[in-house]
Amino acid sequence: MTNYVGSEVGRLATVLLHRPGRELARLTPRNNDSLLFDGIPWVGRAQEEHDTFAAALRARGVEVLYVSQLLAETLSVPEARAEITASVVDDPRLGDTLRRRVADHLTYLDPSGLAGVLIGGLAHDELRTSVDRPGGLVYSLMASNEFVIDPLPNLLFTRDSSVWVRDRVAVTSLAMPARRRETTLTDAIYRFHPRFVGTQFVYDASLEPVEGGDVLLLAEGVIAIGVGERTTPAGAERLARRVFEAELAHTILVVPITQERATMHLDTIVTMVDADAVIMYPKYADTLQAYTVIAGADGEPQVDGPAPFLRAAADAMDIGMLRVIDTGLDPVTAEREQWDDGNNTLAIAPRLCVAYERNVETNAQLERAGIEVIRIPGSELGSGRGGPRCMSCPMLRNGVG
Ligand SMILES: NC(=O)NCCC[C@H](N)C(=O)O
Repeated sequence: MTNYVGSEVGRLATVLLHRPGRELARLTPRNNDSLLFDGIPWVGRAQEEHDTFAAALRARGVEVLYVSQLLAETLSVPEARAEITASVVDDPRLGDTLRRRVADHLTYLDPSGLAGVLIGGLAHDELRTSVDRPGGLVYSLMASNEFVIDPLPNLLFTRDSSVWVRDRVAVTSLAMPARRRETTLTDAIYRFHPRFVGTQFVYDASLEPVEGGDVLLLAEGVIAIGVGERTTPAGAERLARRVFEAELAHTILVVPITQERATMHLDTIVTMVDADAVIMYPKYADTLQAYTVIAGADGEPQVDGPAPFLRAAADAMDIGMLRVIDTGLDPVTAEREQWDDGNNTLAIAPRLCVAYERNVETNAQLERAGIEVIRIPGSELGSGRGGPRCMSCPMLRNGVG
C-alpha cells in the first residue's frame, strides 16, 4: 500500500502507534528525568488509556499499526536482525566481554522476544552470567539498577522518530540521548519490513537534529519546522534542502520556539484542526515568528523574514488568513492546559480531532468553534509530556475535502 501524507487534517487512514509496555515499568524517581518523563506512570492504566486512543481511531475507520508488531516482523528478516543487533551491542559503554555476552543472549530470543528487549531494555540482573558465560569487568562494576540495554519509554511518541512528507519518509535525528536509539528501529522497519518495500527516504538519523513533533504539514507544499530545544537551525536547513531536492514542498516556514520543556516541539503550542484553522497557545499567537524559506534557482534555500507566523503561514498556504481558535482562557488555565498537551490535538479529518479529556476549557473552546472533539483519558500517558499528536505517526491521509 502506498503511504502518503500531504497535510495535517486530511482524513486519516493509517497511523503508527506504540502501545506502551515494559519500558514504562523501567522508570524510577532516579532515572525519570534522564528518560524524559515528568513522573512515574501507572503502567496498566497507561495501557488502558492507550487502548482507548487506538479504539477511538479504529472506530473512525483508521487502520492502527503497532511498532512492536512491525518490529517483530522486521526482525524475522535475517539481515535486519543482524543489523539491529549489531547496532545495539555497538554501545561503547559495554566493552568487548560484555558485548559478546549480550550478543550471545540476544541470539536465543525469537523475533518478538528480541523486539521486547530492544524496546523494554535489558536490566543488569536480567542478563545471566556464569564462569562459562562471563560478563567481565564492566558487568561486575555495573550497579544492579543500571541497564545493559537502555529502555525506550519515549517510543510511545511515534510522532518524533519518523514523519511522512507526501510519499517519502523522514527518519529523524533525535536530539536527546535517551531517544536516539528509537530511530534505529524505525529506520529498520521502513527498510526491511515487506509492507514498506520501495519506500523512499527524505531524511535519515545521521543528519542534523530534526524531530517529528517540530514538523507540521500546513498544506500540500507548505511545511512549518519548529526550531528550539530539539530541532536545530542546521536540522531545519538540511530538511528544507532535502524537501526541495525531492520537490515535496515549495515553502518551508522555520519557526523559532522557546527552548524549554513546556515548548519542546512546535506541536506543543500549535496544531491544525481544519484546513485553515489551528488551536494555539494564546501566549504565542501574536508573538510567534517565522522565516520563509523557498528554493532558489541555484538550489540554495532563500530566506525571507522573520514575519509573524500566522501571516507568513497564510501567505504560503495562499489563503486569506489562518484562523486561530481563541482558547479564551485565563493565563493560568491556559498555561496548565498547554502543559497537559491541550494544544496537541490529532486531526482525524477536517474539524474532527482527538484530545485529552482533562483539558476541559480548551476542548470546550474547540467545540464552540465547530470542531468535534473525541476525548480520551491521558492522566498516565501525559506524564511523558505528549498528547494525541505526539503519540501518532500518520502514514496515510486522504484528501482534505
Ligand atoms: N511531539 C512531542 O511533543 N512529543 C512528546 C515527546 C515527549 C518525550 N518525553 C520527550 O521529551 O521527548
